[in-house]
Amino acid sequence: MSIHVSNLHKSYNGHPALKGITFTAKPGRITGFLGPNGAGKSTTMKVLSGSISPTGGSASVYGIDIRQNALAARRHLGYLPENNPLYGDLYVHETLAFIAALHQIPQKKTRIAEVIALTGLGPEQHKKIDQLSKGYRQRVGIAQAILHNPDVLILDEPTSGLDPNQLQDIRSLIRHLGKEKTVLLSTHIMQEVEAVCDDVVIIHQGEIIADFPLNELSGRYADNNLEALFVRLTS
Ligand SMILES: Nc1ncnc2c1ncn2[C@@H]1O[C@H](COP(=O)(O)OP(=O)(O)OP(=O)(O)O)[C@@H](O)[C@H]1O
Repeated sequence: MSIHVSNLHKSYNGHPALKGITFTAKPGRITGFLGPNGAGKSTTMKVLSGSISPTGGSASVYGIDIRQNALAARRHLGYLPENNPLYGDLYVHETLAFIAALHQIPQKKTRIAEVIALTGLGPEQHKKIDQLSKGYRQRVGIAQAILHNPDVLILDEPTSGLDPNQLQDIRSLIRHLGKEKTVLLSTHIMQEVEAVCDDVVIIHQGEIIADFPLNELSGRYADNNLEALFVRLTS
């Protein structure tokens, strides 16, 4: 089931950050959510995750309205926030056990072991979060987001600051997850979008300015590639 956003508005102290955006992210597809700095990507993702309230409009996750039934919507949602906030003093295992308890995951040891294997955290699983490299912290962030096996995943810049090897690993993990789940992914890296995304939504100054399947780019636009289109539409 999808993410559906309809005429969504969000203002901060009277300043509009989202000006009535509408888009859908579909199951079994990875939707790249692109836009320049300050365009409204994180704001949209925070609203969808229930971290902040919208000023107007509606949104649903897995068919559940996030304003009417926030808790039920959250059960189907995994969220990796920008900057991936984690408790530095906790061990990787403790972090995941804590999240498993929050979600009341049955057979939590088995599920944690599964997710550690899936995210390649095995070699680092006995370290504290503060002792991890950025790439491994990102893996923990993704692990905590997928622990309850949600149908919908929202990943806010999941690969920012990773080295090329880590990039490859995390991208292939995201591709793997995207085969079954609805994934909304924000990034500034156009190569990443071309490598992992099926659909593209571009937001600029709080408005959606493009929304298309990536394989239709050349049919719809005269630009040679995604980067050229992005620059033309947002500068
Ligand atoms: N807590 C806040 N209080 C006031 N204004 C905010 C707050 N958070 C975001 N904004 C403003 O809302 C607008 C959208 O910001 P947002 O963080 O959603 O953009 P973004 O597309 O995620 O940017 P980036 O690519 O830089 O992460 C910006 O003008 C930003 O300054």
